[in-house]
Amino acid sequence: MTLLVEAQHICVQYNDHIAVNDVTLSINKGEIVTLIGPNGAGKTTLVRAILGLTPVSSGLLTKKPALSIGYMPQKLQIDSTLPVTVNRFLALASRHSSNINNALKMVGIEHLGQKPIQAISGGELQRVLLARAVLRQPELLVLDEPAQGVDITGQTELYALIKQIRDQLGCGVLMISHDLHLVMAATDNVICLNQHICCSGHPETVSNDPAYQELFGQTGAAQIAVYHHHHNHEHTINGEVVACQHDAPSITPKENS
Ligand SMILES: Nc1ncnc2c1ncn2[C@@H]1O[C@H](COP(=O)(O)OP(=O)(O)OP(=O)(O)O)[C@@H](O)[C@H]1O
Repeated sequence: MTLLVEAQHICVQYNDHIAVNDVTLSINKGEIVTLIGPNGAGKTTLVRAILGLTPVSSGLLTKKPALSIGYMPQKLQIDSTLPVTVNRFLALASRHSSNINNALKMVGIEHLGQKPIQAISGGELQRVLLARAVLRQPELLVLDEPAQGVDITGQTELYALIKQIRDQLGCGVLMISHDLHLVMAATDNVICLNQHICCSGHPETVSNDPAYQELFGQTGAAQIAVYHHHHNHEHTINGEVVACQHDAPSITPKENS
């Protein structure tokens, strides 16, 4: 097993706000790790820290030497006054047309190469962004809410596609998602983040856990962006953990949760 990324007790702070607190995780080659958590939980911050875009305040973050990373951001601003085809858009990231053709084929949209990017659907745009992330056949694929704005059928297909790309490239995948029920089938390890890691585990263990089913499975909470779940602790406004009497741990509690 090749270790791609290892974070040990990392914290990320914006001025006096601790966005990511004492997070320890690892991502191996061929493994899909999914970060879930409520809005503002620090998921994007953690991903940006792993990408080296946001500095880590403390802790140790190590990456495989010369690790190649493909990144699919949560949002992309495209200037509507500058019409650009899908091929041209991808050419901004790679000059090699064979890479572009392979990437378009890999994500199943080779027919869209000549289409103006402003004229494609939301689901197609997500695939274009995914194609851009896989252009250079990265060792690690980082996807920030890849199924955002995609309808439910499209989401299932997109997660299946991500799994297929992992199999094809043999890369590791770190993904942020709110689509818990859909992501379950397409992930090896789920990490529930709320500044710190509240719970984590293999999706099968997690999804068979009655507490998990009660929290996420039956309510359709997975389909909405903001969800609630119970912890054996609460957070202060600064993210500090305070004890709480009434809640049982939800998934696999960490020692410090
Ligand atoms: N550049 C920044 N400067 C100051 N605070 C920031 C910055 N970026 C994020 N934050 C704050 O850090 C916290 C975590 O934000 P982050 O975007 O990482 O959360 P998230 O889990 O990705 O949220 P969402 O699900 O809404 O995308 C939030 O309180 C946010 O306001």
